[in-house]
Amino acid sequence: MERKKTIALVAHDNMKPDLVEWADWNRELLLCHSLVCTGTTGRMVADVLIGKKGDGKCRLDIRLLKSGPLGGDQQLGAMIAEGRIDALIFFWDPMEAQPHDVDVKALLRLATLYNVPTAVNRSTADFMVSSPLFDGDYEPVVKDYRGYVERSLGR
Ligand SMILES: O=C(CO)COP(=O)(O)O
Repeated sequence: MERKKTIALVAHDNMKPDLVEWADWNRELLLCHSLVCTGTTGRMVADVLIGKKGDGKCRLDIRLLKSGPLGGDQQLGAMIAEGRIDALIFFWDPMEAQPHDVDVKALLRLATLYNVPTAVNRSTADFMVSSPLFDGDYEPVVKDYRGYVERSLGR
């Protein structure tokens, strides 16, 4: 493994069992990176990763943000805008509207805008962490938005 990455893990309530199972399955890998999670997801992920012994090479490094509906998605979005997130694994619920749908949309929008590798279900999460690019020094290219920032507003 090259650089330690910062991986964001988030799941809506109906998807939390999936994410927790996935995290447990990938525990050795996750333990060797920094994790950032929305509050409730993070508590569940921490429980499962602490609960069993790893191979002892790495220790759990996890940061819990606020719960998603209480601002956690927005905190994560801000971290993405600041270039502090290397990958986002977000098992969002396709079957249930969320009270904070606008925050969910904003988070996914920023992840797309900043070209952050994003997995939205177990298969893409599996593809992401098993990709040879995941272990390398891959740096996603972020579009040059200078044209937008410096646009003329007729003043
Ligand atoms: O709501 C979420 C993502 O939109 C997740 O928040 P929690 O992990 O706090 O449940």
